[in-house]
Amino acid sequence: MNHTEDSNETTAPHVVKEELLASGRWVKLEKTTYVDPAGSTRIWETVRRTTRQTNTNADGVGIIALLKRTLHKDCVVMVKQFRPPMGCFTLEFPAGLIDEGESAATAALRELKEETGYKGEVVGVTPVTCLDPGLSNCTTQIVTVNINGDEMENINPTQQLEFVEVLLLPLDEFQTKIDELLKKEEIVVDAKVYIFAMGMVQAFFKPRELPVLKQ
Ligand SMILES: Nc1nc(=O)[nH]c2c1ncn2[C@H]1C[C@H](O)[C@@H](COP(=O)(O)OP(=O)(O)O)O1
Repeated sequence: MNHTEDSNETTAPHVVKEELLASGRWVKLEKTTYVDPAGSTRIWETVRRTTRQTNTNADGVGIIALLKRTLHKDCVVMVKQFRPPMGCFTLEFPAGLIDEGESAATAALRELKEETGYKGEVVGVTPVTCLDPGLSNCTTQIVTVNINGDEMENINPTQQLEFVEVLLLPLDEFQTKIDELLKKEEIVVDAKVYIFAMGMVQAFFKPRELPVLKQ
């Protein structure tokens, strides 16, 4: 439906065309021509990964891995690594790109093993979620994984990535431990991680309080 000045008609916003501005091995920059909800034709600068597989709408997976061990608090398995685009270390959930033919669950177990050495069991997979939709069409599926830390192969896990540091943060103190780390080190925390931490505080300590209604 087209927009006209003297009618109340609206236009379903849509993309008209994509033109390549620059391309590298991992990402490309496109000029997106689109029609906005008012019917005006506009331009957006869009970043896309070049690596998305044909069998999925997700570029990658993020893994919320819970390490369960006898006589220990349940811990969230986290990774700290230097991220070139940020120019600093970041605190993230283990994550990675989905390879050809992989499901989100398979990719998650492979990436978890590579980055942390742990062997886990998938307990949930989210729908495809966007990461930074004002910049990029990058998407991820969050996969929740339980790790039996009492199993032989999970007692001294051996990771395959030299430059990734594995951190175990207790679930019931997740936000506090992150805040302590941020005070101590020059490190940036991934938004997904911090929002999960805020949700855990809500769930553990104020399950009946609705944060949106607080004055
Ligand atoms: N945007 C990127 N630029 C690069 O120069 N290299 C990149 C980009 N994105 C991914 N990669 C490379 C780095 C790794 O060698 C592989 C696989 O990364 P993966 O482990 O799947 O994902 P992350 O842990 O999130 O980097 O891709």
